[in-house]
Formats: sequence, C-alpha cells, structure tokens
Amino acid sequence: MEQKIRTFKRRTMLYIPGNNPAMLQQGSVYGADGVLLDLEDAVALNQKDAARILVSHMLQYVSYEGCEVTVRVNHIDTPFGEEDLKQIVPLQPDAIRLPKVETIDEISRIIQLVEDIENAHELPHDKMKIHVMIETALGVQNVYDIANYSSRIDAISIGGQDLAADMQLVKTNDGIGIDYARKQIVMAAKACKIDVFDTVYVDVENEEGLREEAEYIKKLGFTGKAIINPRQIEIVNEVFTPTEKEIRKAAKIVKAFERNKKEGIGVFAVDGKMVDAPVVQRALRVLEMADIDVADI
Ligand SMILES: CC(=O)SCCNC(=O)CCNC(=O)[C@H](O)C(C)(C)COP(=O)(O)OP(=O)(O)OC[C@H]1O[C@@H](n2cnc3c(N)ncnc32)[C@H](O)[C@@H]1OP(=O)(O)O
Ligand SMILES: O=C([O-])CC(=O)C(=O)O
Ligand SMILES: [Mg+2]
Repeated sequence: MEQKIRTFKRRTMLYIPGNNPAMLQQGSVYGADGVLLDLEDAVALNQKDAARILVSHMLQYVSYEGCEVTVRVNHIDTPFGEEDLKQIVPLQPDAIRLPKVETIDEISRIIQLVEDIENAHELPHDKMKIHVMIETALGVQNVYDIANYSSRIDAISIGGQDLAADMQLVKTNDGIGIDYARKQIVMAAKACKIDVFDTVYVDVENEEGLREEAEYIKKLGFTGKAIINPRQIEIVNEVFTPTEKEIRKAAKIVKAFERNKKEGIGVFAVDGKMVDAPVVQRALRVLEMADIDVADI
C-alpha cells in the first residue's frame, strides 16, 4: 500500500477562533507546527458569517509561513457547512478539517462537493488535504471505512469533548472514557497509513496534566495533538521531539545496521538488545522526527 504518513512535523496544531482578528493575525508566531482556523465550535452561531469572511481574508493576506494552515469548517448538514466550503475551498488552505463525520455517506457527499467547487475554479484535486474528525460513537464504529474512503484524507483526529458528550460521559483528566476510541482511531489511521491527532486538553493552567496526556498519547501512536493555547505548544512539542539520548541510540542502531548489512547480517545486538528490521525502522523515524539526515550520522 502507498505510504501516506507525512514526513514533516505535525506535533502541535493550534486552534484559533475564526472570529478573533488579533489571534488569527498572530497565530503562527508562537511556534506551533500548524494552525487550525476554526469556523466551527469556537464561533458562536451569530458570528458564523463574520468568521467565514474574516478567515477568508486572513488566508489571502496573512502569511502563516512555516505553519501548516488548516480550516475547520462546519458540518455539511448545518446551515453553514456548504457556504464554508464554497468560500474556503477556492482559497486552498493546506487542509480542511471536517468535524463530526460519522458515515461514508457523509464523507462521500463532502468530498464530492469539495471537488465540484474545485472543478468550478479549475483547481486540482490533489493539493488541499482533508482531515476528518471522529467525535461520536457512530463515527468511532465507522472510522476505518471513513479514513480509507479517499486518498485525499491524510489525517484523522479524535474530538474528545464532543465524543464525551455523545457518550454521555463526565470527561475526566485521565481520559478513561475515551480511551477505547483513541486506540480504535489510532489503529484505523495506521491501517490507512495516515496521520492521527489527539484531542485538545482544556485545562490550560495544568501544565503537568498536559505533559502526562501528551506522553500517553505519544505512546499510543498519535502523530501530534490539537491545542487551544500558545502556552501548550512548548510542552507538546517537547514531548514529541526525540531526546538527545533517543537520538544517540537511534543513530547507533542505524549505523550498526548499515555496517552489518554489507556483511549480509540482518539481526544483531546493540548494547545487549536485539536489532532487526522493525527496530531499524523505528530508529529511522526517531532521526526523521529530530530532523537528522541519515547521511549525516
Ligand atoms: C472543543 C473544541 O472545539 S476546542 C477548539 C475551539 N476552541 C478554541 O479555538 C479556543 C482557543 N483558545 C482560546 O480562545 C483561549 O486560549 C482560551 C479561551 C482557552 C484561554 O484564553 P486566555 O486565558 O485569555 O488566554 P491567555 O491569557 O493565555 O492568552 C495569552 C495570549 O495568547 C493569545 N492566545 C490565546 N489563545 C490563543 C489561540 N488559540 N490562538 C492564538 N492566540 C491565542 C491571546 O490573544 C493573548 O495574546 P496577547 O498577550 O497578545 O493579548
Ligand atoms: O479535540 C478537538 O479537536 C476539539 C473538538 O472539537 C472536540 O474535542 O470535540
Ligand atoms: Mg468537537
């Protein structure tokens, strides 16, 4: 199967309310890997049209250089979803994020509409990526089929706040209620070879809690995490950036692999631990995340 996992970093995606000009203007200066310009739940119903206009202007006139720019539109079946797509798709942000997708029928209708709009503007179909949010129990049940529906979908994410509401849970900081969904969503993403983002951590003042959650979701296999405040960037970026120790170990493994390969040896030991192809693959990923070229080690 074609490898769709991105090679660039997607550790932190900063949500910015689409009706807040100051935040929208400054969004890329804080060091997040991406910005999520939000037309959906950060925007009150009576601000939806104003936010759409503002975000359209920002996409045209603000430089988000160095940041991946994603716009979260409203659900297709709300009074705002179709108009969001009509105004945003022609501007071709790096990606659009589709909230609360539950079925293949929905994703197929949305992608059809996106491509109709692109056709009308003589735009290609392979430039703007699509990110799908899974935020309901039904979405979790259908996640693999949704994620696998189109090669334009290059990431899926869990919306923990909405999922907790749909599941009628009291959401706790330990995330127990959404743990099954997190794992199911990660597995679907890995099966489709696409990226997978974790949900926001709403307790902005709780830095230790955020670090713990980021460390946990990294272990589960998430690519990165949506965040809501600039103060959360450094912590999550740090968790998702390999440490010096991890880099040294990975370099040692890759170097040993290269040496052994020449002699036809596929399995060997480094510091008393067995190394074979999957271990080398993981070491290469560590170097990639640390921006280290294998040729330079
Ligand atoms: C369940 C969901 O759908 S989540 C996704 C939708 N939610 C959002 O988009 C919320 C985004 N975040 C925010 O609105 C805010 O960070 C809040 C409400 C969570 C906290 O607000 P505050 O306590 O006022 O933030 P704080 O005091 O840390 O702000 C410090 C600075 O960072 C800026 N800032 C805060 N959040 C953001 C953000 N998300 N994007 C860009 N800038 C931001 C503020 O404008 C402020 O700038 P200034 O110093 O130049 O005035
Ligand atoms: O986690 C996110 O991306 C925010 C969200 O929409 C949710 O939690 O419901
Ligand atoms: Mg949500």
